[in-house]
Amino acid sequence: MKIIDISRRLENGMPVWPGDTPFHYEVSWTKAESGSANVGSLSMSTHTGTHVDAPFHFDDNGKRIIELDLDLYIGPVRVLDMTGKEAIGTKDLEHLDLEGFKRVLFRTLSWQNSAEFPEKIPHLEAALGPFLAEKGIRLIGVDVPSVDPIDSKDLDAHHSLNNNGIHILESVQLDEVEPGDYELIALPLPLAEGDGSPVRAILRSYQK
Ligand SMILES: N[C@@H](CC(=O)c1ccccc1NC=O)C(=O)O
Ligand SMILES: [Zn+2]
Ligand SMILES: [Zn+2]
Repeated sequence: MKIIDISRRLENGMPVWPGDTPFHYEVSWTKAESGSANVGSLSMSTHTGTHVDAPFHFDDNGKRIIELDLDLYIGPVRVLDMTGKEAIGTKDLEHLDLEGFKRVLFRTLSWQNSAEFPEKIPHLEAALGPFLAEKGIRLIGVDVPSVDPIDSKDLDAHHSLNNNGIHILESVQLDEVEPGDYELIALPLPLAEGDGSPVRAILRSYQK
């Protein structure tokens, strides 16, 4: 089976959410110093690169990363073409067949320059929460840093999805991915208190 890596590369200098902690990796204890091994250390926001949100990100009483059901982050996924849209709403989905799928990824291809943080992104309309839940969807993924507009403070789409039992995967990289059906694997780290977690997200294709 073919593996497509849909994770964004984590490296120093990479773009992060405006005002958020920069990504930093360094060898903090060199082989020369320790006498045996290079040992690195890492500092980053939990929302940098390809990551999942825990409900605690936008709800003080919401679940933490460790409490998320791993089952949702592994399994069949349908990648949907959403190119050219400023916002994604029920009108963009009502003609689509999602039968049998618990997971969907929206491929907007709107984040063109991955060296810079996007100023404007297509967002999800809050009506998608109940609509997608009705169709049996439990996980949605987007190829942009948020399901809400960058300048949103009320995070309507995050709340609507969460209130309808739908989990959120953000900043996947879908440039090389054809719309269609795959197996998704995107497991969060076992962060006991996390509000979000980086993931290594891959698609496995059923075709050769
Ligand atoms: N919703 C975005 C992140 C987000 O909202 C955010 C990330 C870092 C610092 C501030 C943020 N929101 C501020 O209004 C996300 O889930 O990744
Ligand atoms: Zn996030
Ligand atoms: Zn989010």
